[in-house]
Amino acid sequence: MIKANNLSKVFRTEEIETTALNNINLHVKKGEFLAIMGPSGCGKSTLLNIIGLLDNPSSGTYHFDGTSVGNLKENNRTKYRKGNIGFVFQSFNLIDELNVYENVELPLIYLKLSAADRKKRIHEVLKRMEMGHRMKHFPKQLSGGQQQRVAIARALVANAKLILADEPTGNLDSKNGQEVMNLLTELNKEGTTIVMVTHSHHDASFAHRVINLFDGKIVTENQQKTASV
Ligand SMILES: Nc1ncnc2c1ncn2[C@@H]1O[C@H](COP(=O)(O)OP(=O)(O)OP(=O)(O)O)[C@@H](O)[C@H]1O
Repeated sequence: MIKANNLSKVFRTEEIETTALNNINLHVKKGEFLAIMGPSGCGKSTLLNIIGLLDNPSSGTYHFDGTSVGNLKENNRTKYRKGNIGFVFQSFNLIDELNVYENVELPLIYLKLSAADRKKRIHEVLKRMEMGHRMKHFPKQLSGGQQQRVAIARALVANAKLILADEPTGNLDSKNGQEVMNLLTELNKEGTTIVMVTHSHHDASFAHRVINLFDGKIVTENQQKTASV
């Protein structure tokens, strides 16, 4: 599903040049659950942003499902991203002014689905996330674990093939963190490919494979389990 070859990213400001990624080669199979680890500043978020089509690499190639997507202009990146990739962030990133239903509805509005289709999908996914009874609540009225379940619902509602999770349990206590990891594992077993950045060895233990970045390079790679799909 993901084929990135010789991927580099250099950030240039007037005074300094930072090589955030240095010749990364990364292939992720459909159905795989990959964890990315490494110290602060090693390039994890930069890599996730490129995989998630939020940014382009400075050099190298990136193919998503066989399509070359490493050099797309921003509007085409957005278009490609919306139907394929869902994001889950440490800080949930829900919109405070919108209720649960409306937050989950956003990707579907972008995809121009009819109101009836949107309603059906939103009800299904919120029920699945055990948040069906909280549709009218606003994010601030929910616990952290509930907010993350809504964020996962929003990532899933447009039938994303790939979920990118950036420290998904970073703001949760261990019980809610465990629930989120169980949920991601279940979704992965059902076929969703997952790439997760984490500092937690416990969270990484749920993945099939762990790569460690250091100074923009992949330094170690451990296969832990075999992907079931
Ligand atoms: N927009 C930017 N402009 C300039 N430098 C940047 C930019 N984004 C990231 N960097 C630099 O690139 C390097 C990698 O950053 P990145 O955010 O990918 O690290 P990270 O591994 O995700 O760190 P953390 O675990 O602290 O979130 C860092 O040295 C950072 O300062």
